[in-house]
Amino acid sequence: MSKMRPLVIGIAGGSCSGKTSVTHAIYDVFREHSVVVIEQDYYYKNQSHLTFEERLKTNYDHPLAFDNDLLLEHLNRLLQRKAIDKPVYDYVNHTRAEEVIHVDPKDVIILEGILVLEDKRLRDLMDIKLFVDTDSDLRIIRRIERDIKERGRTIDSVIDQYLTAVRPMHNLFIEPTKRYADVIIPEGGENEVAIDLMVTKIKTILETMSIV
Ligand SMILES: Nc1ncnc2c1ncn2[C@@H]1O[C@H](COP(=O)(O)OP(=O)(O)O)[C@@H](O)[C@H]1O
Ligand SMILES: O=c1ccn([C@@H]2O[C@H](COP(=O)(O)O)[C@@H](O)[C@H]2O)c(=O)[nH]1
Repeated sequence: MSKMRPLVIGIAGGSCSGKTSVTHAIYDVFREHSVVVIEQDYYYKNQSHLTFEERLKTNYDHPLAFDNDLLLEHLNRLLQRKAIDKPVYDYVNHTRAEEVIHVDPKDVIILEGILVLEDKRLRDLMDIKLFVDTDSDLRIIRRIERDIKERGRTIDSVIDQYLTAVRPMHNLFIEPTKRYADVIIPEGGENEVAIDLMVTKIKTILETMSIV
């Protein structure tokens, strides 16, 4: 492991745009070279003091839903080559899980999440900023499938949340952060050309850091 400052890559984009798919595609190439993924979702505020019904009223697409102070503290620790205990988020119960994941410092940090480009403090830590750009009709179709299969939701609750929070917050807070991106990746994980270009760029940076 190098003693240089780790490389920080931020990957933003709307819900179900393909952020996780792009993250995994990049992670798979660099896993041999020490890379860690930090999901902004895992830093949703702890809501264990609220009832389940109260948690359903939270706007999960607003910047204030996230504990970015803790996220920043953890990123700064990783940048100082110190380990962190990363929280885990339980989407079914809408709160932080009991367990944490111990994460050792790595040469490359990938930070992914809907609003990672919204907070200037996070942006300022990033060496490369990406925005995954996928049409909203595709994103809602993916979200309906995913939230019903994986997050214990009904079709009515997914549609209601989409119309009252996901869509308006996307337009207000997520879409405008596209302007901060160095690269906009259309269609996410299926965009092999964009991912190859990013991989080449990251390799070049790591070479200059004498990591690969
Ligand atoms: N190009 C694609 N075509 C079809 N389904 C996709 C595609 N990319 C992602 N998905 C699906 O959409 C859902 C969200 O993708 P994901 O990469 O997790 O997006 P995000 O992290 O932005 O929410 C997942 O169920 C994934 O399998
Ligand atoms: O308790 C929760 C926490 C989050 N959400 C929704 O998750 C998405 C962000 O995750 P993606 O993987 O980027 O889709 C966000 O739009 C929240 O609405 C939730 O429903 N419940």
